Amino acid sequence: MAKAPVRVAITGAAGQIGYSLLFRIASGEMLGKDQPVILQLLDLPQAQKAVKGVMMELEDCAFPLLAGMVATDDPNVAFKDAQVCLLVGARPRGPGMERKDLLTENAKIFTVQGAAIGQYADPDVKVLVVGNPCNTNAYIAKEIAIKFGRVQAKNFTGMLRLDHNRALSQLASKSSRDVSSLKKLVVWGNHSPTMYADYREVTSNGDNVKNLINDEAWNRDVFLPTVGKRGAAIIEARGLSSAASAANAAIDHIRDWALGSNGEWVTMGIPSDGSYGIPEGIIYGFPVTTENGEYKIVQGLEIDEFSRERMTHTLNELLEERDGVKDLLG
Ligand SMILES: NC(=O)c1ccc[n+]([C@@H]2O[C@H](COP(=O)([O-])OP(=O)(O)OC[C@H]3O[C@@H](n4cnc5c(N)ncnc54)[C@H](O)[C@@H]3O)[C@@H](O)[C@H]2O)c1
Ligand SMILES: O=C(O)C[C@H](O)C(=O)O
Repeated sequence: MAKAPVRVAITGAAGQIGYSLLFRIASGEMLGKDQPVILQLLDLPQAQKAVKGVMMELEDCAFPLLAGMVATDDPNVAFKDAQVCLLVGARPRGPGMERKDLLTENAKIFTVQGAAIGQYADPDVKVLVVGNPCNTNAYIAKEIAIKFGRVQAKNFTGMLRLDHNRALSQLASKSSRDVSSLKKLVVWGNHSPTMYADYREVTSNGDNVKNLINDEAWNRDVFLPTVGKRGAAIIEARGLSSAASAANAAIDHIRDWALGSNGEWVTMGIPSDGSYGIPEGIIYGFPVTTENGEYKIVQGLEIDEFSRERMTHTLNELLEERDGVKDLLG
């Protein structure tokens, strides 16, 4: 018997990430090739015409799994009964800006959307925040949503998967190993240049990749800055922020969360439970494994002095961002 459709809400549906994301979701790349979906598309009133155009193109693909579409400028409609919410809609940064410079402008979006999710989404909803600064926006949405008592903090996540994928690619190239052979990467912390891409545990066909590369200066002076500043490098090259790779990471994140990571580690920005000394509630990149629609933090990793210093640096930035939005949280 055919599965019941899953309701997927996507904000910023008329934007550039939206345009890379929607067609892949409708083709089954996110929730499975046997899983019908209903797309609930939110964008601003002035973008509704463009959303309609995207919907026309979705229709023209005749996707067998596309069981319905809704376009709206009302978050309460967009998030109604949603089982997956991709919060993409927000202003992107331009050249010379840091992601946290967007906080004042974008934060309010996530108070409104957090309230709508808290009241109207499915109680088991999986929320991924992509709009920047995504960790703190996810924190805002979570804090507001849980006040309504229907959804839990664990339902809210931020996107570190693009950083994870970027780091994998850099490591594959440096070690001359296939990207698919690399296991056990972690990107700790904030989706910002302070993030700590940690490959101390990474293996490739049983070999430790850190030992294979054996170049601490490369780690510090090339790898970490390249991964941390990749978003800015793309803005510089394209004149626009990353879109297809961001959409790809969003699909990877939700697919693994919903369908399981088969024991592999993936990085998700999740509300801390206090693990590794990260204060509870902060949305922080952790290594997780996923099974049956739940994620679990990989425990017991050794944190050496260099790692602790990096993890604290990115945490401090998140604490500052949190302090900057406390007035919005009432
Ligand atoms: N976390 C990540 O790894 C990552 C990667 C790439 C981009 N981003 C972020 O994703 C966001 C979107 O990027 P983009 O390139 O698609 O931008 P874009 O400007 O092309 O599209 C944004 C869309 O959001 C809509 N929007 C704005 N406010 C909205 C609201 N309140 N409700 C619903 N829709 C709203 C706009 O009308 C527009 O259609 C940016 O904040 C960008 O920085 C994050
Ligand atoms: O860097 C940006 O502003 C966009 C995005 O967060 C990215 O990492 O590419």
